[in-house]
Amino acid sequence: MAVYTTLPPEAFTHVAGAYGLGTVRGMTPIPQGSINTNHRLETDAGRVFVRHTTVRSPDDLRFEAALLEHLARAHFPAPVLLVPAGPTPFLEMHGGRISVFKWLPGEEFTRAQLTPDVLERLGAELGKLHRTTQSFGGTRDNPYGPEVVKGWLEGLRQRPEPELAAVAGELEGLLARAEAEHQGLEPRGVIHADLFLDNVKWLGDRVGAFFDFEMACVDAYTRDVAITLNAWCFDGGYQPALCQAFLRGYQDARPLAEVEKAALFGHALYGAVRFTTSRIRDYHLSTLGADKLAPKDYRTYLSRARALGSMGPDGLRALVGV
Ligand SMILES: Nc1ncnc2c1ncn2[C@@H]1O[C@H](COP(=O)(O)OP(=O)(O)OP(=O)(O)O)[C@@H](O)[C@H]1O
Ligand SMILES: N[C@@H](CCO)C(=O)O
Repeated sequence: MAVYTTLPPEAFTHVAGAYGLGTVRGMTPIPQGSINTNHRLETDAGRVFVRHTTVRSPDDLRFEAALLEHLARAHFPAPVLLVPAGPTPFLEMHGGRISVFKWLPGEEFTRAQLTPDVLERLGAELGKLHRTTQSFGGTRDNPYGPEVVKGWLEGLRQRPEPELAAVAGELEGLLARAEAEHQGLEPRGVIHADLFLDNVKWLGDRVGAFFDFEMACVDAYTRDVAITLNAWCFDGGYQPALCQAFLRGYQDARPLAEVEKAALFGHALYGAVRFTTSRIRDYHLSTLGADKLAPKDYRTYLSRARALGSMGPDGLRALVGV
């Protein structure tokens, strides 16, 4: 969520105290995001990002904290998690858990700013992330794997709105097709799993940081490649120059094995179905106003799923040049 939980001013004073940030000088709710309640906090010690989650468990947050520490040690550009006094890297508060991050400098790109050069840099950084986390020992199953998405779709098929029930039926068919494309043993490791335009800060034309690692988990690397390809390289249709630049950059850092190239289609189709479905649940069916949630349209993701369904595995490989 964006602003799901109303936190009183005292909550922020308490957070500032627990993290040694001094006096709170200002607080602004952030309507972007779909899962958590996010705020920007101005303090004596500077600006920080405060996330309140009712969704993530203590184990999830410990995994995220250990991963961010590993990335920091490896000098991979990612958020710096601040740690409060006490035994946990978060605070239990207001029916959920608070995490505090240093404010990240930089800008998020809009779709109009995307060029092959940008995509090549993004791909190279994602390949670097996958290489960097090979030496990370933490583990977490994908919280939004195909079984979970199937459950969501079963629920949506029961909805009273005929349009949603029909879309759910169509997505169930596409998800089954994605699963039938399973290629056997693929290299696995820690993936970001949600690398959209609003989860990367840029400093000029360089990646400043990947952030929002709360969906990071252990899964096939190609799943991350496919999710990122879907997010960045589709604008009314898949853009061949962007797709090819992204794969070129990725493979400069981490070449794909043949089994991964063959698996790309199944992961891309799964990813398109997964995000169409979560957008219906988190945005389309949300009752929050625009001041509390910046909605994202599920239809743009349905278009990706349909485009993939039409082009098939060979079509995708030809399009992205692998
Ligand atoms: N450390 C940070 N510094 C500066 N801005 C941040 C930071 N973390 C997040 N943001 C800003 O807050 C927005 C929402 O954050 P985030 O993406 O983590 O939310 P979320 O609720 O996890 O949602 P989603 O998973 O849907 O992206 C981001 O798009 C970004 O603009
Ligand atoms: N990045 C997701 C939201 C968080 O899962 C989307 O754009 O639909």
